Amino acid sequence: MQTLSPPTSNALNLKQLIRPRPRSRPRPSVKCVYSFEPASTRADWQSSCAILASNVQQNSADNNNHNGATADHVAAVNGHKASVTDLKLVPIQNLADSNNKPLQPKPLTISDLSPAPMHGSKLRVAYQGVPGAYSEAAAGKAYPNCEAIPCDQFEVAFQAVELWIADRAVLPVENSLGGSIHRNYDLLLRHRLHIVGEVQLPVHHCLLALPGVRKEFLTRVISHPQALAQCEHTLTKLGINVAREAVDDTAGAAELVATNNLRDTAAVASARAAELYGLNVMADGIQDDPSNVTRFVMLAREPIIPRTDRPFKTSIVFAHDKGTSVLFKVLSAFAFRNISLTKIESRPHRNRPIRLVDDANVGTAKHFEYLFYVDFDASMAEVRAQNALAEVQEFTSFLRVLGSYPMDMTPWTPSSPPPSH
Ligand SMILES: O=C(O)C(=O)C[C@]1(C(=O)O)C=C[C@@H](O)C=C1
Repeated sequence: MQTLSPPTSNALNLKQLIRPRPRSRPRPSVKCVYSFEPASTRADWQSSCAILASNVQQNSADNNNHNGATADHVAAVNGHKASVTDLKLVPIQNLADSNNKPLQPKPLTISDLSPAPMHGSKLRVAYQGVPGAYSEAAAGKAYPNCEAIPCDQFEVAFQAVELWIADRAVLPVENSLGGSIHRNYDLLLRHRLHIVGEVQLPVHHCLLALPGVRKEFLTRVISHPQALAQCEHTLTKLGINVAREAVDDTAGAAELVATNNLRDTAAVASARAAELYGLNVMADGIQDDPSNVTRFVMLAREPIIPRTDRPFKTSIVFAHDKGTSVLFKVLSAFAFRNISLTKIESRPHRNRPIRLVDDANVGTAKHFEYLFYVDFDASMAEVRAQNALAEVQEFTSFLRVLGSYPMDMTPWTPSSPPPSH
């Protein structure tokens, strides 16, 4: 059995985030940060965005004051059941200058509200994987000319944004063949980032191996589990009935084959990965469907202000004490307003996974509890969407808006025609 040496990747990992790398430019300091205390039960998401933006106190001019406080410590109001008038601003950290004299918050300037990065000209975008991964291409599609920052796990990409190491993260949530990337649904809830956009990337897989390697030499194919799932039938049709092994990302698989000089292993990855790691393309377009697409979400520390002048999508997550029994009622809030749902996903409710219902005569029913993630085809700037959410709130014990953002309306590329039915 051959021992594989890990690829010499520069991807960010969790250890580095605990003690972040030295930064080329210091992060902006914050004079005073606030948390929101929701007091009522009526949500007003749109106004909350405005309040959230207007309370981000940051002073990029004073870079000498490094006490670790940053504007993203402002608690995200999105998801709390609160109206703007009921929000109490509570100073959670009053900072002092070197003589211990309290510093007053500075008034907001227009640059505080600008989406431009604070540290240089390029937006820094975290993605999971190594160069050549589809996620890197998605980051480039979402933010052309960005500096893409490789991270070794999805969790690290979330934290890179939260810790201001990156400005945005671009992460996959679903693929047209492989389905949902559940880990990212769970992380969306655990973290406080906002969805500010989406990109749909056509995914065109290749079978890569070292130059000179033939099909008959192969004893295994390695890749990201989603990529292996997307090529399963084609690999079998090509007569490649060898072991499949999952690794962290497609380009990482290509790097592994190259670094370890593996002549018995092929990787499923992009043509760009073949170029980057010096591999040969043994087969091209091996995804089981030519229109294979992965949908990625763009994540930021602050939400964007929703608009109505172009197609918007809104993503929410909710739960109910009575579980699935109210699902129909919740969804009817959208149906009655002619709002189409574009996606629904359920995940285990990790805080309360089981609900017991005792029946003295027959025993105890053990119901699994779920969180429901729903994407719908409307902007939170639309009254019908606000009314729908107000109604959803009546039926749910927990509701959070993950983001209201422009839909990816990129024209379909002729190289990958839509499937004909
Ligand atoms: O491994 C990569 O290249 C990725 O970007 C990850 C990923 C995924 O997580 O689904 C992204 C797109 C493809 O669907 C296959 C893999």
